Amino acid sequence: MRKKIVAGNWKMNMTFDEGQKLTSEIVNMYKDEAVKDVIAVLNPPFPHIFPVKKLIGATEGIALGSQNCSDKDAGAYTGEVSAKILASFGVQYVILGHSERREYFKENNELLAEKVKQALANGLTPIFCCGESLEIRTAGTHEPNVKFQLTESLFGLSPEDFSKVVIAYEPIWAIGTGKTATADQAQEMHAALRRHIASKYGKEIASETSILYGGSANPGNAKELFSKPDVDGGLIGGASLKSRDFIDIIKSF
Ligand SMILES: O=C[C@H](O)COP(=O)(O)O
Repeated sequence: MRKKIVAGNWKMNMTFDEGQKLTSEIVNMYKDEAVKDVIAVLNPPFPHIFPVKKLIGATEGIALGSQNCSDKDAGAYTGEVSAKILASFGVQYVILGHSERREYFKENNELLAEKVKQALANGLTPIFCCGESLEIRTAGTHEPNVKFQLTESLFGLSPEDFSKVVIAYEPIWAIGTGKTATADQAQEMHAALRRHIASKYGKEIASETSILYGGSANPGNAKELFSKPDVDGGLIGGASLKSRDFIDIIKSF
């Protein structure tokens, strides 16, 4: 049975106090409201990693993630943070290939393949993002476009390594725009990605791969999105900054 995951991507938001308050509220609600069978992953900016980890403590079902890691192992790379350092602070997941990293920081499929390798070599679970622009969606070439991102960055992995990766499908036109993909559009792409994974790694690994949806997901649309057979959770931006909304999304399963 593949895992259900709802990951909150705080992006470049939250001061220290705000992050502490948000985390405490999420941890308390998750426990008090007896959330079960859905892993919540908090992905704060780097300085929050250690204090957020302390607040999560040993809470079963809540994990810590980061929003990026270096493609390098260690050394003189000013400003970079390696997967090894993150793992040593208790980080379990890392978001890689987010469209904002691809667009603003010029991360390409080749670089992302290296980051994925670093994450896996250090025991982190990559949440590998893929998704098409509005232009590509309008041209109708979204399916081959998104499959290509997986092929280029992930299909060099051994079956054993690939089976540790989580995929997040995030149509760029739906991120932060309030314009969610319909549940049917999400299902169509998730099913296509699962078939693509099966063509490389076989049906068993494909059926065990968690594929999350991201892009203006909120408590009002999560239930319909999560009701689709190939949607295994969400990568949540804006709505993950409000504890009530984030927990309500988790409880939409
Ligand atoms: O990583 C999260 C996605 O970019 C979605 O962001 P959003 O929920 O604010 O649209």
